[in-house]
Amino acid sequence: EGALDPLVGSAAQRVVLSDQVAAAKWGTDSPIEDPEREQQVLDGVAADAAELGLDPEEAKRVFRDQIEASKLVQRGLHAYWTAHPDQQPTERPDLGEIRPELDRLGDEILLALRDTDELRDGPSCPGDLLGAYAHTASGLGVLHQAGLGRAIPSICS
Ligand SMILES: C=C(O[C@@H]1C=C(C(=O)O)C=C[C@H]1O)C(=O)O
Repeated sequence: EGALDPLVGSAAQRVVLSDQVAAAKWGTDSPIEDPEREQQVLDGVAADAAELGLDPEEAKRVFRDQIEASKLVQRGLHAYWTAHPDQQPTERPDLGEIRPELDRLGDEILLALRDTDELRDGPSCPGDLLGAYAHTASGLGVLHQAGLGRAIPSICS
């Protein structure tokens, strides 16, 4: 296992959990993009990053990408369900129960950022990142592969 595999693995779990977010919002008035919630996520990240000794701006950059990745997956699924009504979800998960899971994965991502702080600054980072992406994405479907690709560009600093 490469040094960036845990970080990329947690990012992949967050991408996959976006399916539940998409299902929670499907057929409701809740928009895919919720700027107020995004700001709460980023404020929390900045505070936790500072406590962990990470650069809060760098951590926020990484999480802006996690958020864009989640919206990419949600938009992809909503478009797919519009085009294929027989594939629409039949149950609606509760967003209030999914967001704490997103927060838990966010904590994992922050700890993994802390654990890889020096490596992410070094010359091996892009190669390690590509390796971690390849290992992790091989188990995912194409939409989640695209989401994970959107989640990782800020990881090397
Ligand atoms: C995941 C959600 O959808 C979007 C993505 C967010 C995220 O990735 O944290 C936050 C708010 C929304 O713009 C959500 O509403 O919780």
